[in-house]
Amino acid sequence: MSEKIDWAKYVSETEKKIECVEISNSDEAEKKSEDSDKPNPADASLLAKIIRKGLVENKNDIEVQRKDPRSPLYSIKSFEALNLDPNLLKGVYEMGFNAPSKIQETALPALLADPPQNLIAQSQSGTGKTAAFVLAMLSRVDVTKKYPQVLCLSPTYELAIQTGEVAAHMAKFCPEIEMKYAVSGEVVPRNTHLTEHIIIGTPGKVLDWAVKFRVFDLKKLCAFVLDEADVMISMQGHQDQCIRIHKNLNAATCQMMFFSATYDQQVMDFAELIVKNPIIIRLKREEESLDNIRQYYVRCNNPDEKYTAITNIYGTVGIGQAIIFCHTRRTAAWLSEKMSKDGHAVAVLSGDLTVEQRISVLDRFREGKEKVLITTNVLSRGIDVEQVTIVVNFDLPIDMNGKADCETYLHRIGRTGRFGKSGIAINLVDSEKSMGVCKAIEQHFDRKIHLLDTDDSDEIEKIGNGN
Ligand SMILES: Nc1ncnc2c1ncn2[C@@H]1O[C@H](COP(=O)(O)OP(=O)(O)OP(=O)(O)O)[C@@H](O)[C@H]1O
Repeated sequence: MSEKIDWAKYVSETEKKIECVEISNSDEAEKKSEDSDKPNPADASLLAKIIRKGLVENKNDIEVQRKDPRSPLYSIKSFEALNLDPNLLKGVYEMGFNAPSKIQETALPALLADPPQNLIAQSQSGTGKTAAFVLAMLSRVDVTKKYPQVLCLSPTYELAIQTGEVAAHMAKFCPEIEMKYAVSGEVVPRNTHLTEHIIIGTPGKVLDWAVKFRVFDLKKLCAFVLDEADVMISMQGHQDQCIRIHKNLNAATCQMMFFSATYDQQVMDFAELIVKNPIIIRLKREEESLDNIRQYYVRCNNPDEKYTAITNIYGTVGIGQAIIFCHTRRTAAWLSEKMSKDGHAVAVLSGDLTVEQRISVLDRFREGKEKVLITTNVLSRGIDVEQVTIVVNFDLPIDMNGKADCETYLHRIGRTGRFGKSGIAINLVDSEKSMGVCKAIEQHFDRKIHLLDTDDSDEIEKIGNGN
């Protein structure tokens, strides 16, 4: 659990700071990334958005953690109930949104209330947060005023563009609403003033435009959105910039909205610093479970024996498709080369690839062009590949201290046993240390991990047939 940060102290120190310190890509940082191929939260979020084919259904209830006792908080079951501008409602329907998602049912009435309500919303990826705040942003614009009234901050260029595309799509029948990206590559001539109504951008660029070049006035904003807050916090320097921007807003006239896909306390603490007197709502995370998953471990003495175990399994189990997780990019590359040489159709997805390359690898794997996807932790969250029936942990997931990383283990295999399908998880252990990690995972989830002898083809046959 990350240590608690004293955000108030952090803010006062930040406000004394002259410039943000950008993290340098030191050799040490480079070496660390090579060792564990840690997923970059911004890439993971962008990848999930781009390949997602629609809402992630979540049956859990909305939890209202805090609300202003004076203001009624109610939920809606249809977009008509929001009294939206008819052209905006038309845009919502044009996007195929027939009814509000779980988080939208409660967030939208609060976001569109009059007087405006400040809101902090936490809801897992894909549950409709972006669509909710974009609708609120578009609803807050007064097109008769020719200056920026709404600002949305995103952690990266790509995520800002993603949000802008949702806004442009939703405002299809509201051509009078004008938007501008404040991202790298966008230039505003000096001594001009922006006339667009909505600015979507990254913190550094927004600060330059508003504070350094004064091309728009933060004090005149009536709505401020901080999106992907969990990603924002993970990027050095972004908190400082967000705090500087927030300091220039007029809290009395500017509605604050804060969205996060994760539930860390650190994110919540940062939120409460930025958003005063908020309504706090959250959609409890859909619990992934190990039900329907049979777990095994295979004792090996070295990577070559692990490889033999995989080929024994692969040759025998009539599996749909398999994902094999390695701890480092190097191991993933080594394994894929060996399997390809032996004639297996394998794909590799690791931190070496750009987001576009990862998407094309995933698309090919979804289409069944490759039967085995070899990857690292870069793929451990948020990616659903339903036809996967077996996950192999070539290396068991461990954290920075070499201890069992149970959450990553769950994310890795928790997806195979979904939608009633049965899944198989096979863990290759090649040392007392990795055996200890396997035992720690077994104890953590209180689910037996059975010994498997991959030389015994009858036993493997049984696994393949779901016995
Ligand atoms: N009410 C709705 N009805 C149908 N589809 C919806 C609805 N709201 C959003 N979607 C679709 O569901 C997908 C996820 O929505 P959205 O991007 O708003 O979720 P999110 O919670 O912001 O995800 P992330 O946290 O990854 O940004 C998108 O494809 C979006 O078009």
